[in-house]
This record gives sequence, structure tokens and C-alpha cells, in this order.
Amino acid sequence: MTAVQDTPVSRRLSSVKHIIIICSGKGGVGKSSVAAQLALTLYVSSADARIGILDIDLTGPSIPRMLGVDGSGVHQSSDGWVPVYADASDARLACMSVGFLLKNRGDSVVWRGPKKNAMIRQFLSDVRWGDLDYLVIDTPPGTSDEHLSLMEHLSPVHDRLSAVIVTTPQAVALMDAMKSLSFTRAVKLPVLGIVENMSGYVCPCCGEISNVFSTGGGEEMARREGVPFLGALPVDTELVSLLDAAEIVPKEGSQLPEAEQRGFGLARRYQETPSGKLFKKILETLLDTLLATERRISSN
Ligand SMILES: Nc1ncnc2c1ncn2[C@@H]1O[C@H](COP(=O)(O)OP(=O)(O)OP(=O)(O)O)[C@@H](O)[C@H]1O
Ligand code: SF4
Repeated sequence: MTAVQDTPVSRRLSSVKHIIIICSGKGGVGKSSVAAQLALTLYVSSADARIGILDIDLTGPSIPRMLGVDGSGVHQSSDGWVPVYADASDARLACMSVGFLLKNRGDSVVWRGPKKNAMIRQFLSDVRWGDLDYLVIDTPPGTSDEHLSLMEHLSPVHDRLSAVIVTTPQAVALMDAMKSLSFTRAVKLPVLGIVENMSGYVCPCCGEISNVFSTGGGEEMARREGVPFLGALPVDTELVSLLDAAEIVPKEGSQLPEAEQRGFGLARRYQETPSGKLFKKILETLLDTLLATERRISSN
């Protein structure tokens, strides 16, 4: 097992069991949606799993909107930043995003590399995550300063680090996904697998999945590159209306106000969408690969 350095980041993240970095070569392929879906599926997969989601897509943070916590503020405590709990009642789904720090919704961050690096270090060392089973990190598209900073701070201090690559089946997206895969190889970041998003279309009337566009490109790339294929997700209008609106649904029998239960309601409704049903299988494959990867690393 790799020796772990003692740094503010290592101290803060020593209580995080697994870190999963979500990458995509091209923008708009659904990387943030996959990060949000992974967090929600992990959240509902066990009644006591503790999940964190960190959004370092500094130029387009979308996780707060997808988890229904857009507009929340981050509190500073004596022990660091307190994350926003998307499920205030259980405090098992913690979220931190640069979006919480922007004055106005829709503002964008125009920073040079060193400032981005400092912000990422602060996200990794100052957020009071507590004990987490999984920390999912949503990154910007491509391989940018943010990815380099992330690896610079994480790889010397955490040995349960892995990545998931999201692509659409089209050739242009696949070419860019290959660049992400090359990056992970260059920095020795284990890849848990590839998710092929927007693969086919779910009919909103009958639920049938039709292959109106090309499909199978991500699966083919996974086979060719010797990387696990985690599964395909179709274009799903139910998913969009859920994540874009992030509606609040109360927990049955709870006395708490609706606003405090949004993560639970969201996760429950997500599970019932076509994507939510397919993601359960993706999570099974991902966790199998995760365990196998970590076993291999710790035996080296
Ligand atoms: N499977 C899907 N079905 C339908 N719409 C989807 C699907 N996946 C993502 N979308 C929608 O596509 C848009 C882009 O998705 P998302 O923000 O997740 O992509 P991204 O790769 O993270 O983009 P960015 O380049 O901005 O980081 C969003 O409006 C999202 O709701
Ligand atoms: S089965 Fe085909 S035609 Fe019928 S509602 Fe679904 S997609 Fe439309």
C-alpha cells in the first residue's frame, strides 16, 4: 500500500473511505448528472451510507441545482466549512460546490490556474465532511488545471482514489473520452469504468428504449481499452425534469418541514425513473470493480 503523507488534506480526508472522481472528455455529455445519480443511488442503497459530493466544476457548477440545494449558503465554523446537507433530516448526503460561494446564480468563475488550485486545496482541506463512505467529485470537462490540482493534492495522501469516465456514444465524444483515459493512465489513477450516457431514448409514453442515435460506442471503447464497462443510460426526460427542477417531496410520516427532506424525496423519486432503475445495476458493477481495484492496490 502507498505511504500516505501527513498534510491538511490528508488529515481532513482520513475519515473518507473511498473517493470517486467523475471525468468526461467533452462538455455536456452528462458528467454532473452521472455524479448526482451516483450520489443519490449510493444514498438510497443503504440506510446508513454517508455520502459527500464535491463539485469542482468551477466554470459551471450544476450539482447544487441537481440536488435541490441551489441558493444555499455555506457556513464557516471554527473547524472549517460546513457542507450543505441535501437531506437535512438525515445529514447523510453532504454537498459542497463553488456554486454556493458565487454571489448570483449564473455567475461564472474566471480564475487563473493558481487561484483555482488554491480553491481546490481549500475544498479538500477545509470542508468538515466528517466520516464518509464515499466522496464523489464532479470535475470540469476535459483535462484541465482542476484535474491536475486534484491529483496533486489527493494522490500523495489518499490510496482509495479512482475515476469514472462518462461519454456519449458519438465519435467526437469518444475521441475526447480517450484523452481523459490517457490522463488517468498518466497520473496512475485507477479507472472503475466507463458510463455511456444518452445512449438511446426512453419513450415518455411507453418506457421503451429506442436507439434513435448511435449506441454502443462507450462499450466498444471500454472493450478495446481493457476498462470495465459500467453500463448505458438513455436520454430520459423524467430524469431531466427531476434533476432540473429538483422538486421537494416530503418523507412519509415525518414531522419535519418539506424543505428539510428534499434529498430523501429526490432520491426516492429518482429511483423510480428509468435512469434510476438502470443506475442500480451500474452501481453494482462499479462497487464490484471498486473492491477488486482496491484489493489489487493494497496487495501491491
Ligand atoms: N441521460 C440523460 N437524459 C436526458 N438528459 C440528460 C441526460 N444526462 C444529462 N442530461 C441533461 O443534459 C444536460 C447536460 O448534463 P450535465 O450538466 O450533467 O453534463 P456535463 O457533462 O456535466 O456538462 P458540463 O460540460 O457543463 O460540465 C443537463 O441539462 C442534463 O439534465
Ligand atoms: S412504443 Fe414507440 S410508438 Fe409507442 S409510444 Fe413508445 S416510442 Fe412511441
